[in-house]
Amino acid sequence: MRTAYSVETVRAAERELIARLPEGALMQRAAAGLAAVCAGLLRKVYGARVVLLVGPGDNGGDALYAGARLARRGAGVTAVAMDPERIHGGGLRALLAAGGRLADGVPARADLVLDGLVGIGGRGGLRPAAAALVERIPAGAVVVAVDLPSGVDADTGEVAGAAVRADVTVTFGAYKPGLLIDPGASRAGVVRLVDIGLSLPEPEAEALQDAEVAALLPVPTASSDKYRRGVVGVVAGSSQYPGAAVLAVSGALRGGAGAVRYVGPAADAVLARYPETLIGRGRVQAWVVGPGLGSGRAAEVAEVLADPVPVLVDADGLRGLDPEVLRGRPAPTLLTPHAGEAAALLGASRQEVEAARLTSVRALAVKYGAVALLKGSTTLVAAAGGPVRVNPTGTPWLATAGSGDVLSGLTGSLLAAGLDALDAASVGAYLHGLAARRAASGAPLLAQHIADSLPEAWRQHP
Ligand SMILES: NC(=O)C1=CN([C@@H]2O[C@H](COP(=O)(O)OP(=O)(O)OC[C@H]3O[C@@H](n4cnc5c(N)ncnc54)[C@H](O)[C@@H]3O)[C@@H](O)[C@H]2O)[C@@H](O)CC1
Ligand SMILES: Nc1ncnc2c1ncn2[C@@H]1O[C@H](COP(=O)(O)OP(=O)(O)O)[C@@H](O)[C@H]1O
Ligand SMILES: [K+]
Repeated sequence: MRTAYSVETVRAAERELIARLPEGALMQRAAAGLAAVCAGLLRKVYGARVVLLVGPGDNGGDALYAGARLARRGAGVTAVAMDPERIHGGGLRALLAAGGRLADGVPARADLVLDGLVGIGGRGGLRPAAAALVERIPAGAVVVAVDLPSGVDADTGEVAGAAVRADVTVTFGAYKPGLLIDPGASRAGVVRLVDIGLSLPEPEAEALQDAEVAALLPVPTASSDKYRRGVVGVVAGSSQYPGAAVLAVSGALRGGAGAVRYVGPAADAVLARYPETLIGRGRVQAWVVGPGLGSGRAAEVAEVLADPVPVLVDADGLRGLDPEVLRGRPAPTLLTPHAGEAAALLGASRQEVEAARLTSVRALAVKYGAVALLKGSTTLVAAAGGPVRVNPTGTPWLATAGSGDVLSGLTGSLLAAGLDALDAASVGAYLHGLAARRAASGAPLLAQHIADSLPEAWRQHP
């Protein structure tokens, strides 16, 4: 599991460690790790042109000490301070003693730029003095962010105004949620973790890795039959949107349930494409309700919610949901909104949800007593309490009509196969993202091709 910790948690762990170590030892660990990554990126350190953008706090200190290490190995290192009056004294002395220099402006050329403007002490968008330095980063230089890209909120991934766009981020002690969640994640490039010896409690966010997904996938055994593997019911589609029913069923058939039951007005379209589908009501181990329902179908949604089995509610099924009804359900509910639907569920604007995705997904889980999966460029999954799951797979090509229908069918199928709602949602998003990458591979994607690529994504995890 890749885990991420809030600033508060990291600071507490740092305080505990600092108390036990000689002064400055932690910063030296950070700087040594940072310099080693930079040296690897440069290949030849001797003669390389390195520029340090140095802020007024310890993040700038890290950059200066790492710069000193590179200067000792023959790099030409130039530091530019955001505020020359407030520069890390020890770091600056180390750099100058190693042959580096302090300049007034950003040099026009550089092989590597170290962004040490702000780290976990950053608040809000970059101030003008910092933003002005970021604007002058020479084109063609490899940009390495120290701890996190300056301008990205460490706890939430929010970016207010200017922010550094790094090729590599070298982060210390622990991943911060902002490195896993967009828009911050897309500013971080490749993230490298340097161990500085922190002991950490429960994380605020986590991302499943391949091996964990593999262990969660439902696999039939000798004693399995189609009912024991689980039946998933799909209530989807309308005369206006029959395709949503077909796509939801396409995902459900590939999610590990033993059978898929379809209920709704698009049975002919579903059967024409998937003759494997059972038609009409009957016992199921989980329901998916909502894709392509259109309006005026609240009674069917209510009927599904009254069945005491896990229910995934998506798309039109999310309209006008009553938190009290969901909280009163004896079985788990999983909500899978995109930002617009989440906004309606929370009584907020779409912009507010997009700007604060972590807070929004947590708020949904708490308000509705459900597991919430917030779709988007990084899909997040939250249960009330516990770390938020961040989905590490996917591609922007997923932003295509019908891809969410495939996800809801797939995830409902995993629910029916016996995964709990948090795992079903995280594994569903993971496989969906992998399948989409395979299906797209650099070209526009049809939602049905995500479903077609699901078996391959699944096989990647034997
Ligand atoms: N505490 C520790 O033991 C360690 C800290 N380390 C480094 O220290 C960093 C944290 O250092 P600090 O607490 O000094 O904080 P930072 O260096 O991250 O930032 C604080 C400074 O930046 C300014 N600032 C805040 N928001 C700004 C904005 N939006 N625009 C421009 N300037 C802004 C503040 O006025 C303050 O002077 C970590 O990110 C990491 O790089 C590492 O050396 C590892 C050990
Ligand atoms: N920019 C993006 N990058 C990656 N994935 C995205 C992006 N935009 C949307 N997605 C994904 O695409 C899917 C879209 O689902 P949804 O909005 O429900 O579409 P639809 O209702 O047309 O099926 C979700 O899985 C979502 O996470
Ligand atoms: K930084």
